[in-house]
Amino acid sequence: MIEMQNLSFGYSGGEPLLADMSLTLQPGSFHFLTGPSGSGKTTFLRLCYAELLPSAGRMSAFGEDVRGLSRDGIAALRRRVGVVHQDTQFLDHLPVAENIALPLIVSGEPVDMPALGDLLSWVQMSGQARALPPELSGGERQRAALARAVVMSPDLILADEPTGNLDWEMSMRLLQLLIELNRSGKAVLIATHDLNLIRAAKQQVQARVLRIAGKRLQLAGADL
Ligand SMILES: Nc1ncnc2c1ncn2[C@@H]1O[C@H](COP(=O)(O)OP(=O)(O)OP(=O)(O)O)[C@@H](O)[C@H]1O
Repeated sequence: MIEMQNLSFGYSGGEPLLADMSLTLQPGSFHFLTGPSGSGKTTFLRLCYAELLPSAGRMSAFGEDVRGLSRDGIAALRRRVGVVHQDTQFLDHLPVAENIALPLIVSGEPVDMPALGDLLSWVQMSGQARALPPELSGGERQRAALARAVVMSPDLILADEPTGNLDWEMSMRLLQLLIELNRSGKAVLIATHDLNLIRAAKQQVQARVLRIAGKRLQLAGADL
């Protein structure tokens, strides 16, 4: 679904931050992305959903070269990729349920209320449907962010340090939701520093671990 060939990227035409990366993300795959702070993990994710375009090399998403995509093409791509950001922003004056439904509303699609109810229940947020985002705990925010990322039924879920500020129990709950999504056929890519999270996931799914080191993408060893 995502294919990179010798991809390089540098901000504002400067020195490449990421260089000569090649990777194929298959449907239904599960990947972690690790690397030191500032190595380019968030940047890599932004390339995956075409918020940034490669400075050199090729990248295709769902069979289309991202450089040739029109605005509509980019919008169609983004519909197939759900993103959980490091610091998820919500519209604070809108209740949680509306925030989760926002991608549907913005793209003019009907909101199926029973399906939205099921999604809230899946992330164990039914009781907070009418709450405002500032009233949520960190774990609730991240579960709402995940619900919003999957409300359009994407094929690929990208999560940027989704458990960064969460305690272990809450991290495991979030991981479980991501594993369930993967088991339902979706590809998942999680950027994280947390090796314990990776170890926990590897007990349940076949996850590959990618690492950004010295600007390059490497496949990390099996023993974490
Ligand atoms: N919009 C931008 N313009 C210029 N430089 C940027 C921009 N965004 C990020 N950078 C720089 O690119 C480098 C990589 O940033 P990025 O956020 O991708 O790293 P990261 O591996 O996700 O870091 P962390 O683990 O700390 O979140 C950093 O040096 C950062 O300052």
